[in-house]
Amino acid sequence: MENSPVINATEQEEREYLEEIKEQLVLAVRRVDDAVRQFSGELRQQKQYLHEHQSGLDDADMVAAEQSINRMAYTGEGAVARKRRLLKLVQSPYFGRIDFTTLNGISTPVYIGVHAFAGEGQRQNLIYDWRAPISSLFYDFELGEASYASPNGTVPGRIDLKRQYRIRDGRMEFMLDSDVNIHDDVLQRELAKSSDDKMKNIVATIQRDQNAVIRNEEASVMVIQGVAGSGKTSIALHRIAFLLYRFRDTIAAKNILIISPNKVFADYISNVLPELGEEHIPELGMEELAADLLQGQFRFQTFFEQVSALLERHDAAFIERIRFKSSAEFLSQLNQYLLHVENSYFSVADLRVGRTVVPGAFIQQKFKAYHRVPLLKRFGQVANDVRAYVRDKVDRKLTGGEKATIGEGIPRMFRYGNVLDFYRDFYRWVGRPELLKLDPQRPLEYADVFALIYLRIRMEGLAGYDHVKHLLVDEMQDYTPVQYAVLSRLFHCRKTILGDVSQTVNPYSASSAETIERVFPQADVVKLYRSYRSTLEITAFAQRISPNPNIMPLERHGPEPAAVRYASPAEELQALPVLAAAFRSSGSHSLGIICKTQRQATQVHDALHGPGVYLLTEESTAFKEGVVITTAHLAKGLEFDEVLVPFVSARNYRTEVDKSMLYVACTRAMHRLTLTYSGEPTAFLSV
Ligand SMILES: Nc1ncnc2c1ncn2[C@@H]1O[C@H](COP(=O)(O)OP(=O)(O)OP(=O)(O)O)[C@@H](O)[C@H]1O
Repeated sequence: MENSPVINATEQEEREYLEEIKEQLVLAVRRVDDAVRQFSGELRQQKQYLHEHQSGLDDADMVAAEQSINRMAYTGEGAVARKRRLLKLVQSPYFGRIDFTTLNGISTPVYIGVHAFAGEGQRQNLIYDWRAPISSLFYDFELGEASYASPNGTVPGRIDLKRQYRIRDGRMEFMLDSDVNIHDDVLQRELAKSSDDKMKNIVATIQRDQNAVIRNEEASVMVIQGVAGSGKTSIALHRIAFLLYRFRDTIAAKNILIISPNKVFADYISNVLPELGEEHIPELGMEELAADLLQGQFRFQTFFEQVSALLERHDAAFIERIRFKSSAEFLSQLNQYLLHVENSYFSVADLRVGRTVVPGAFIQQKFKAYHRVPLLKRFGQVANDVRAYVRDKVDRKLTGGEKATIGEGIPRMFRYGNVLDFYRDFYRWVGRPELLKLDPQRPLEYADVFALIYLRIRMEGLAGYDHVKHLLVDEMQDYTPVQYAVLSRLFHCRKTILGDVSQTVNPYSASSAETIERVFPQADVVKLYRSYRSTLEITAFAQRISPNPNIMPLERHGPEPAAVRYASPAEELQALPVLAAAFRSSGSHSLGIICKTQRQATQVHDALHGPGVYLLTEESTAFKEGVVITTAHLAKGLEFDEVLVPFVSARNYRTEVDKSMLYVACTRAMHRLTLTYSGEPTAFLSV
């Protein structure tokens, strides 16, 4: 292969090139503006015409005119979206470049940005979308031999130059040629920055193993089990952006659904896809899904309430109920029970309708014939057949009374008529009636909610969510096998499921990748051990609470985490404003004060409240910068420049649930971590 002269070799040339590109982008914005102006003018004229000639137009004319207006509005919307993308590019047109020479010697510099851009009348892209096939070279290879998968097959070649840029507000802050070490320098700079009130995109520094997950097109179920701060959520969102690009003809933003743990988290991640030029993605909490599926027939405890109850008091029977209902065995017992119901609960007898006797054998045969129909839905169909049978015998239409005899007689042959009765019966059948606590005065326990929904789906059937073409489940460790079985029956689409079993807020109901694999045996499981969020010191500290020998923290240093002792709880509370003031003068953006319980969070809030101090509760809907007081449960998935964990005394952090909370709290810190206590420190901190 011959070496062709390098285009824009020097920094000076790159700066001039950047100006050229910006000019072309500005020109493109102007063209869109002209087009939009023209559209809106035409749209106005059309509407006016329609208004003035309404009476003289026939139906066909009206439909045609409306269609034409819709088409124009649609094109107009497209233009507005294009303008938005162009304006983003003017600020930061690209972040990377590779010069790739194919085997036949054709060499092109490939500039990579968040969107593609082709100048007026040019066939070649001036900027390639980071999701384009050729852009994968940037993430997957260093200098030297390389290849990428194009729609026409693998394209081999050589990378002669790989360059990274940081361009903000249209200005180049730096450019770097990388020869050996992939992105490390730029990655370090990115990670050392202050946190934001919203999660940001990581397109410029996606790592190779992350890229493989993002671009995986084959997996029907992808399970990502990654340590705290390994970029699971970021990757999952970039994966969605990739799939929206790759399958743009068949999947739109409205066809994706994110199951998220709470509204604050949903708000926190809400910017990533719009930043990548995609629309906002629908999001739903598990409880909202449950309410929808139970059609408002039951009041039920939320997951947050279940965890709060576990934190407030140790109730062995409550724990036992949760543990049982969170096991894979529970799901298989429910399945066995359903078989048992099918085989043993239909006591068929001859049915007398007036003078006609319908033989039990006939009814039984029909009941079996509809084995594909959910149990409780079969009666209607069997009753229809029985009516036809009787009609044939008597050779006339049936009276209302006869119809009613059949309609009521068939279901009566079945042991129970509603799902709750079966659910109660299940516990008797497994010989553990004490594991169901149904009290009409109290909401249904959270551990029962999805089990009941599962039975309902199996016995009554439910319409699936067929418009959803990709389901994303975050914090997978918090959902049980029964919940996954429900998701699997509701959503027939591809799925990305991610989480970290070490970050469960309820160790009695945690699911690991292996548990989830039992429900989705076809799943591709990826494990990520590199951790990006926290400094080495913070990661090492958190490892003392919950060790994972496989974790690989990124080499980034900061102050050693401190556990500060106070003489009394009152003194500890008084110290918090001082610690908060130190944060304010540090230049950091966010301080998370992460407590074990909501009650403690409220107590801290009372001691600290003032401007820039926010209390997050289960009802909160937005994440804010500043001093945020919350619980570990609600802080899951979030991150802060600095984290303060108060009350880490031996009395406050004792149980397995407490330990999980402490681990989650500490792993939220990016740059600095401080803990405070009075009395004895918790044993979870001892080395
Ligand atoms: N390739 C990357 N380049 C830059 N930053 C990254 C990269 N990967 C992850 N990060 C950063 O690491 C932090 C953690 O990412 P993220 O929240 O997605 O991880 P997570 O695995 O979901 O964490 P957790 O389970 O602890 O909530 C974020 O600040 C994210 O921007």
